[in-house]
Amino acid sequence: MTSPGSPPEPDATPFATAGGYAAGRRFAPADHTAQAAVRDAFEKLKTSEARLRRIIDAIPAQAWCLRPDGTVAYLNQRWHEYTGITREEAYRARASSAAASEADATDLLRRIVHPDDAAGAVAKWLRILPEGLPGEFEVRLRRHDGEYRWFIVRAEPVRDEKGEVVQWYGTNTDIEDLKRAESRLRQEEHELRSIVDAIPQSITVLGTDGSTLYANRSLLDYTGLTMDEVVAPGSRSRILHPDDVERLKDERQRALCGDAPFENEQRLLRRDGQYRWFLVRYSPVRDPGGRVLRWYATGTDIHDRKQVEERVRNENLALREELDRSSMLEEIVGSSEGLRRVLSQVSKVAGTDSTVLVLGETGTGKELIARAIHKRSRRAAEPFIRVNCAAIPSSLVTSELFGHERGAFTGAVQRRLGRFEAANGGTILLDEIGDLSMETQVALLRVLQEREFERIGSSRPIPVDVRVVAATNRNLEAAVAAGSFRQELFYRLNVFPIRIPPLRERRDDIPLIAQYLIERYAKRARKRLGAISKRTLDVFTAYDWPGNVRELQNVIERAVILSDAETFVVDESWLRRDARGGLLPERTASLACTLAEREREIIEAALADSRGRVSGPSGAAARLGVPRQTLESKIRVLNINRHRFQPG
Ligand SMILES: Nc1ncnc2c1ncn2[C@@H]1O[C@H](COP(=O)(O)OP(=O)(O)OP(=O)(O)O)[C@@H](O)[C@H]1O
Repeated sequence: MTSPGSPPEPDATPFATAGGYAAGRRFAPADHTAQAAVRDAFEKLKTSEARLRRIIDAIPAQAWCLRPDGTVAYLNQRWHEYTGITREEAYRARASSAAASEADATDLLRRIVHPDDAAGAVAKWLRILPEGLPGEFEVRLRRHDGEYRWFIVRAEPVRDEKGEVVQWYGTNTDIEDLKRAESRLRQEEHELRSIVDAIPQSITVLGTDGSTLYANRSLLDYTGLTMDEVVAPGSRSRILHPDDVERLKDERQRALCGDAPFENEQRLLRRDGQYRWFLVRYSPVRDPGGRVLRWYATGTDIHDRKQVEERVRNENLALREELDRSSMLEEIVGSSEGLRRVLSQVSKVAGTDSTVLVLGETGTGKELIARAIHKRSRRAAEPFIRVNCAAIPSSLVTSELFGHERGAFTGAVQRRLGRFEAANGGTILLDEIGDLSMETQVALLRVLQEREFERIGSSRPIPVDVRVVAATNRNLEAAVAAGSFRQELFYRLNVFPIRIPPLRERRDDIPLIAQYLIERYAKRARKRLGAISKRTLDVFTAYDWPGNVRELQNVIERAVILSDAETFVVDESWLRRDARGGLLPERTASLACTLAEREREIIEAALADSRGRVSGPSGAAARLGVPRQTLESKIRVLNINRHRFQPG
């Protein structure tokens, strides 16, 4: 304890060496010899203490020593030099403390600590002191000239053999330069981040294991995720399209194990639930030794470009389909009474906007008649769109007819126009209408009644101005009676029925059509074929042609290929008579079989090349140059298992 009035002194032996501690205790030596020995030891100790103090004063950090109760025992020279507080002042301050007769470190802290740090530093110190454990904290301390600098204050207790704290040692280390460097770095990092955040592309930083370490504002805004959510494990599968997760998994992992830049296309989930296509480029960041430390991935939105590509692809397919058909369908040949009646009906109905139902056996020319109606109507310059209702899988008929919105169902990554919308202003031919599912019949009925429809995934009605021509080889009345065709729809379609008689009911047309077809195929095969022999004509006219004009067309095509003379010849055994006098289509059937076999071979080869894929730019349909629906229907008819061509 120090008496008020007399300025206190630092402890004579402030350092808790074993000797110092011993010297601080009260001795009652029994005799003078013992007292002299103690005095001697004490003198030595003082000398050693003085040396130690000189060393402590010389070390390039502020050092201090406190008693267990936190009162100041010693402050080194550096401390005094820095604070500008003299030894006398420091100890006078201690003595004049209002709260206690001896000032403690808390008072001194309050005197020299920056006002903004004072409360925190004092609180921290008052926590360290009673715990008796080493501790540290950062504060700004005032220099003698009034400038504040950052210090790290470290305190370490010294204990006696009983474990009691007998002294505190501490140092104040100047970390101002470090702090400045740190703040400069932080500032630079902040600026860099602001730049990266301002880039409109999404940017992520990945570890070499592919985990996300950082994402820029653009990506956070797009996904609606927080930084914590983005860097959490599994965040990738939250935003990546399910179909792309598997597709990209192995490829990405393999590339990340290497060290070359790479890129891929992927769909990422936007905060509003829509997926958009991104081109993501990955670039490695290396250490000076060339080792990959991180990957930078920049994503560019390519969704609109992808959509245009897809549209162009669809349009190409539709155009090719259209081209195939129009080159196939040139003229309506024939002069029979039956055909003349049909053509007269066509010219009467064409100019109206009435719905037409074309009936007739397969291959009689129903599509040809539907096109003739369109060509002679006021809609001739507008599109003619044919939908083969039998070739579209029933699950897709509605989407095919009315289109769908983006995200209407899994895989619907973009909006698709339906056939009705594509035909707007023109004519739509609903071929094989008798094969429509009941569900689609209901939807179709609505369009016919209300002249408007909705895309799948939207409730917005779209008005449509389309002339409907339907065609079927089925007996729709019988289908209505059997309950497989809706009566109301039948009435809606049957406004103006045109029935095309089968070829056997208009045999007069056979020589004309045969001649026309021979010329056409001969020209295509670059052959000069003369007139048909009388015998062949007789056989043709006598035959019943169950496949009608299409069958006649197939027979002629084959015969033209096989003919090498100037005269067109047909192997009569292809067309044989049945018991009732008609010709048996046995060889024709075998021709059909051969053609089917050949078709199967070609389709299977294309499927093998495309690894079982039918659609898409590298799919079998594109390879064969036919619409996807046509190929799918062929695959079904020929009963080809396309899954056996898929890898694995
Ligand atoms: N009168 C005709 N003159 C010339 N070619 C014809 C005639 N009738 C039909 N064809 C040809 O026969 C083939 C079959 O015709 P189309 O496809 O129009 O028949 P379809 O009745 O619609 O057949 P399906 O019921 O199988 O769909 C076509 O190549 C067509 O050009």
